[in-house]
Amino acid sequence: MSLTTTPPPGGADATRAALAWTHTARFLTTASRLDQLPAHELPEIAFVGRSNAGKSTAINTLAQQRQLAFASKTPGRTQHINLFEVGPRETPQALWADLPGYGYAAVARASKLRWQEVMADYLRVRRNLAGVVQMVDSRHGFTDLDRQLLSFVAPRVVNGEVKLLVLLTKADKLNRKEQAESLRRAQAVLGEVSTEESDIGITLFSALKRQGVGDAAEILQQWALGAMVLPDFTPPPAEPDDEPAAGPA
Ligand SMILES: Nc1nc2c(ncn2[C@@H]2O[C@H](COP(=O)(O)OP(=O)(O)OP(=O)(O)O)[C@@H](O)[C@H]2O)c(=O)[nH]1
Ligand SMILES: [Mg+2]
Repeated sequence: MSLTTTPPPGGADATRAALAWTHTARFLTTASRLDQLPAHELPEIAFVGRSNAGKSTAINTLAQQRQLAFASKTPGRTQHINLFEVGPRETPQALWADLPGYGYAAVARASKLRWQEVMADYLRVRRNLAGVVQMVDSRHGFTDLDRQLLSFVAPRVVNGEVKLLVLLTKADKLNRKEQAESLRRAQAVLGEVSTEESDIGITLFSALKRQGVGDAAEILQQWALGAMVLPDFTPPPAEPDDEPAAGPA
C-alpha cells in the first residue's frame, strides 16, 4: 500500500507490543553536526519538522519518558541531533534521530540556509536512513518549508528506499471537522510522492490526548523489524551429486 491512513491492522495486542517496543527507547549520544553522526548498521529513523511542531514531545510520548528528548515552549530548543536506541539492549533494532527543527524565526538567514543544506544532504545520502517521521502542525498543514524538506527526501520515498510517516501534531487543538480537513489537505500533498513503491503513512497525532500514538508505534516497529538485515546465508558445499552429470564414459 503506498499511502496508508487507516490504523495498521494489528489490533490491540499488536499496539501493546509496539508500545512496549517504543518504550525501550534510550538516549545514545548527541552530535552537534549531521556529519558527526556515528556510523552504524541499524535502520535510522529521522524525526523532522518545523521548530515547535512537537517533535521532542512526540518522541517522549512514544518512549513514555517525560524528559528523554527535551521538549520546550521556546522554539528552537533542540539544536543538536540526539540519537536514541530502540529495541533490546543487547540487540538494538533501530536508531531514532531527533533533528533540530527548521524555520525558527530568530535564526539568522545565513545559518538557516546552511542548516537547510545540511538537512538536504543528510536526507539525500545518509546510507542507513530507513524512514522519516515528518511532524506537521495539524492547524497549519504543510508549509513551504515542510514541502521543501519533503522534496529533499522525495526521490528516496518515491522509489521505496525511505519510508515516510507524517504526524499531524497537536490534533487536540482541532475539532473533528477541522481534523478531517487537515488530514484531507495533507493527503493531497502526499499524493505527489505516492507511488506503487512508496510506503507512506499519515495520522492525526496528539501527545496530550494520546491520539495516534499506538498507530505511530506500530508503524515504527514494523519499519525497524522489516529493515532488519538477516545474517548472510551460506549454502552448504555442493555434494558431488550436484556436479553436472558427466557424459557417458
Ligand atoms: N496541545 C498540544 N501541545 C503540544 C503537543 N505536542 C507538543 N506540544 C507543545 O508544543 C510545544 C513545542 O513542543 P516540542 O516537542 O518542544 O517541539 P519541537 O518540534 O521539538 O521543537 P524544536 O526542538 O524547537 O524544534 C511545547 O510547548 C509542547 O508542550 C500536543 O500534542 N498537543
Ligand atoms: Mg525539539
